[in-house]
Amino acid sequence: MPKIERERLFTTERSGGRALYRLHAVTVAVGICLVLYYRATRVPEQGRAAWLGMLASELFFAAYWVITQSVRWSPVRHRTFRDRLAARYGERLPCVDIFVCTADPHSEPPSLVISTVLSVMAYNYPTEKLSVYLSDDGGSVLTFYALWEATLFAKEWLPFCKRYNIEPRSPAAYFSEPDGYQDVCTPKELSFIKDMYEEMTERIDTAVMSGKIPEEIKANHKGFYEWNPEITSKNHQPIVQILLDGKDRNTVDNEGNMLPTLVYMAREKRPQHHHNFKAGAMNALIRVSSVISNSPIVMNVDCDMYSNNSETIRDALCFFLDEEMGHKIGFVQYPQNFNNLTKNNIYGNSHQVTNQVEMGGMDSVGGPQYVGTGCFHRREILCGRKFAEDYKEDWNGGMKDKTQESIDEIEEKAESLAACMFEHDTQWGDEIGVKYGYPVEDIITGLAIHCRGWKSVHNNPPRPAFLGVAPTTLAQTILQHKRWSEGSFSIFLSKYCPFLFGHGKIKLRHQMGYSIYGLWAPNSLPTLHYVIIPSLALLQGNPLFPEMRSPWIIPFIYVLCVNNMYSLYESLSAGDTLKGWWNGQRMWMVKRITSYLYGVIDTLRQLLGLSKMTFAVTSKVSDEDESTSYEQEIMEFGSTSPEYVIIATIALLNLVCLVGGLGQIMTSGWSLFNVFCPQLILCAMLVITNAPFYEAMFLRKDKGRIPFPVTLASIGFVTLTFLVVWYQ
Ligand SMILES: O=c1ccn([C@@H]2O[C@H](COP(=O)(O)OP(=O)(O)O[C@H]3O[C@H](CO)[C@@H](O)[C@H](O)[C@H]3O)[C@@H](O)[C@H]2O)c(=O)[nH]1
Ligand SMILES: [Mn+2]
Repeated sequence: MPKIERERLFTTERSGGRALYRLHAVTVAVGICLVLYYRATRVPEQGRAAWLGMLASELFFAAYWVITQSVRWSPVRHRTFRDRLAARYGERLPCVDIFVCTADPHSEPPSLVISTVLSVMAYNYPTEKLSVYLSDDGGSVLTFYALWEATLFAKEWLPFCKRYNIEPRSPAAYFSEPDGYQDVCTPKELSFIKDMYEEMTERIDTAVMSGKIPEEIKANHKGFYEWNPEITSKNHQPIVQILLDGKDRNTVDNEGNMLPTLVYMAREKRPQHHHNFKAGAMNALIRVSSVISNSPIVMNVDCDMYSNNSETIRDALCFFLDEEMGHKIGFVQYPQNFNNLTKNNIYGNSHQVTNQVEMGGMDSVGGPQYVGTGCFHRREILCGRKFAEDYKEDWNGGMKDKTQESIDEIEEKAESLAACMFEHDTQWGDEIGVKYGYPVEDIITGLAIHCRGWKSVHNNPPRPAFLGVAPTTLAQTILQHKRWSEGSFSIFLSKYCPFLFGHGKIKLRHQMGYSIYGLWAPNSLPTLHYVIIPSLALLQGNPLFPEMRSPWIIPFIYVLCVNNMYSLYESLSAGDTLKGWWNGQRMWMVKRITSYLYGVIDTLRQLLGLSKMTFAVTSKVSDEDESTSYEQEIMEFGSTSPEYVIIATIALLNLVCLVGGLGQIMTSGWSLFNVFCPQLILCAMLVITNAPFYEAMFLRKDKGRIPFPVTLASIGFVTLTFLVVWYQ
């Protein structure tokens, strides 16, 4: 056997710095035990309830801390060898289907969507093996029109990308790079392609703005006639249009090279049928693609997540085609990276620690979660297949073994698979496909795959494989985390709870890893206790911590300091800035007292049958004022939402308690200082963290300040709280 056959297509390395980490973890664990021991044995007569609340909160934090350590013990990272893949397989590679999901032409502009579509069409991969599907849950002719425009532009764009080997291959991203792209070709060529792109975008944006497609354009494609004036996004027939047919020899670009298959799909929507949001779209895509290309590998991205590296398919195949481990791997997940982050990460959306530490850690205990985008699956596992040691994938399956049906016949068949009634009385959404019933369809689907015996891989190459749009306002961030925390918590409370469902099927540490997200939401209650009660108790003269001179204060301070120092170290080594870490800590608190609180409330309401599951799509556009303050890293409020009232009330409460507490101590001397110092420190830390909120309430004059009614409401709530506390 030649040597090359024995070489692995990827390697797995343990991340460094383990000894330091383990030392820190063991000492913090001892510290936590001492803290809990102190709390449990010193319950006072006066202020018993507050003390017991502290005990309960600290117990929760301690348990949650243990859970978060499950993935930190031994994270791994991978390296792939695309040269070995090329040497071994050449172009004899499997067919790949790519799914792009969009839901609403107004929060997800069609010009952005097609840039993502173009970027994945332009992968460095044999085009006859590539099929791209766009699912449009908005059922909008505007999106269809944009995709039709993209087919024309692709005929110039794809050869341009390949001739000059450019990156990234999303035209929107490429032309917005500040520099670097000017030199790749002659200025004439560049201005030709750039103008063509800009004109196309302008036509699309104009159409979106007016909501209409010019009549003369409609004559160009039969697909436009699917839309009539009665059609709405919530009520329409299934639409499948094969815009580029990879099996047709005439589907070529302007240089005569084959183009990939490109399909538009809007599954049927009827008001009386529940459509199950993105999970429903994914399942329709799985079925529709099965009659068109049926590739053994399926990759899916959200419409804002363009491909940032044209080698990613080959990169992912290094895992699936590896002789030693490949047959165990069900999916390969790339991290969610974003191209619109600001330097200091004002809304804490960089996710670098999650990507590098937590996902890498999940990888070492059985595999990362499926996070809904940037993920390559075997088609078979999405369709419910269990892992078996002797399972052999048919890598030659797909495209070419389809019969010679006409396009119309195929489209008709595909449409019947995208009809509302199709899933009736079937296992779709349960045993087959992406699971229904939870706003984080991705997490639960991935968990089920792991429980069927498959492993997954987290691949985080130095050049990000995908880049998406992170929320650029506080409101959007809070909304996104509400959906995530609620979704994960409702899974935790369901029969899919990782500890029950995963019992005996996946490792305990893997179950714990899943629970990091499942327990996000309940974190809100102890956090609320911790940010309110000690401060109020300070004002009331009710001590909740050991005195400064007591040796028992040492474990409290140790746990606080070392935990924060380690979190800072993690954040900095993942590439965040110091200020970015600090902003992240603030957002962590804000999310806990708003998003996660709402997550708990909504999950409970659903359990009691009082409300239904929703999926609020995050907007990928922001108005000019919002963009400016985002770039300047100024927090944007602007609207009078109840979340802001919570934030403002807690901020104000802490400020008053700090001032009042300091006043009392100064008037009654140092003995009090000794007793209340820990509470003063806690309260002062909260006030420092909340600084931008005071500014937004009292100092700022711009549109993004906290609106006066919110400030007024928070003053009202704080006054009320003090009255209650006083007259108790
Ligand atoms: O009814 C729907 C609702 C949403 N989407 C699509 O789902 C994707 C994700 O929606 P978005 O509003 O961007 O949510 P995010 O919070 O950014 O999404 C993250 O979290 C989701 C689960 O909550 C996962 O599905 C996503 O892949 C993951 O990126 C977008 O492409 C939407 O077009 C649909 O296709 N149909
Ligand atoms: Mn998104």
